[in-house]
Amino acid sequence: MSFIEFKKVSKTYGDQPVLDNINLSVKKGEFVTMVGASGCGKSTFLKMLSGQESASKGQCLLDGQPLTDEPSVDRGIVFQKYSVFPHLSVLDNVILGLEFAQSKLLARLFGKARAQAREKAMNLLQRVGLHSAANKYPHELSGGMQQRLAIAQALIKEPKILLLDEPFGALDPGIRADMHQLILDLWQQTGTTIFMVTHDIGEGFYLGSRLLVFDKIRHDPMAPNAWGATITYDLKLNQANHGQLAKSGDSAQEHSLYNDIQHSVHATARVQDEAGISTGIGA
Ligand SMILES: Nc1ncnc2c1ncn2[C@@H]1O[C@H](COP(=O)(O)OP(=O)(O)OP(=O)(O)O)[C@@H](O)[C@H]1O
Repeated sequence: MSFIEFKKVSKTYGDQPVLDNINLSVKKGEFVTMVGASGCGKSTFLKMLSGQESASKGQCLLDGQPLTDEPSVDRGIVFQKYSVFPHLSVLDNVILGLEFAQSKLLARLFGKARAQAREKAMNLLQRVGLHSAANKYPHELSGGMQQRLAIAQALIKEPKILLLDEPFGALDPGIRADMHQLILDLWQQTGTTIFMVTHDIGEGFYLGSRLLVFDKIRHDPMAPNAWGATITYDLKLNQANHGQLAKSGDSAQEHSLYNDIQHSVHATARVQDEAGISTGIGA
């Protein structure tokens, strides 16, 4: 049985179709990266996975059961902009992840449970390279450090699925490279299933074990929102070369696919730009 399955899923907001006929089956432990022009529904797809949005048609299943719209420790989420609490120290931000998970009413742990949570949080901070900043506050951290903190906060709940919505989009290139290594290490150590949206196709090729492209296959220049997007490429990626890949992918075939995807995504972005819909896609 698939771990996650989308069967003929469509999503509309009011009368605007956003996603159309999504069929997908994902196994435990895959690292799924997702690219596509702005507005093609990547975040909406993540929101369906997180339970924040439900499908308008079709079925979204986790372990064979419909995905619930209740907040769940099964799923940890990290956004592009830092989703940490400014008034809590680094350590308390991570502990809070556990407090929400374990003590739903009070969101507070006491005594032995808190001591255990503290130890677990310190271990995780060590793994993301933030242990020496445990007593600092978010405003004292760089952007990369804040994203490390957001990842630690999501991972402390040991989620079955980690959802990353452009987590490195706001970071400088050098820091991004560090974060790539970190997320690959954590993925390999934890075996968590990861879904990550990125605007950078090269990043999608580099990090993913599988790459999905969301794109509109039909356009009406007079009614740019008339059609939803679907998955136009679903690629299993060669993982042997993590750490060596450049934007072009690791083989002639991936290089050619990279170019095709870039071409089609940019074409969609152009149509939308011409229709006055803002887009943004990295090369
Ligand atoms: N809650 C909502 N209500 C109405 N429309 C929405 C809502 N959320 C998203 N949309 C619309 O759905 C479409 C897809 O949005 P979504 O954010 O999923 O796209 P995206 O591919 O993630 O874009 P980006 O790359 O710019 O983040 C957009 O046209 C957006 O305006």
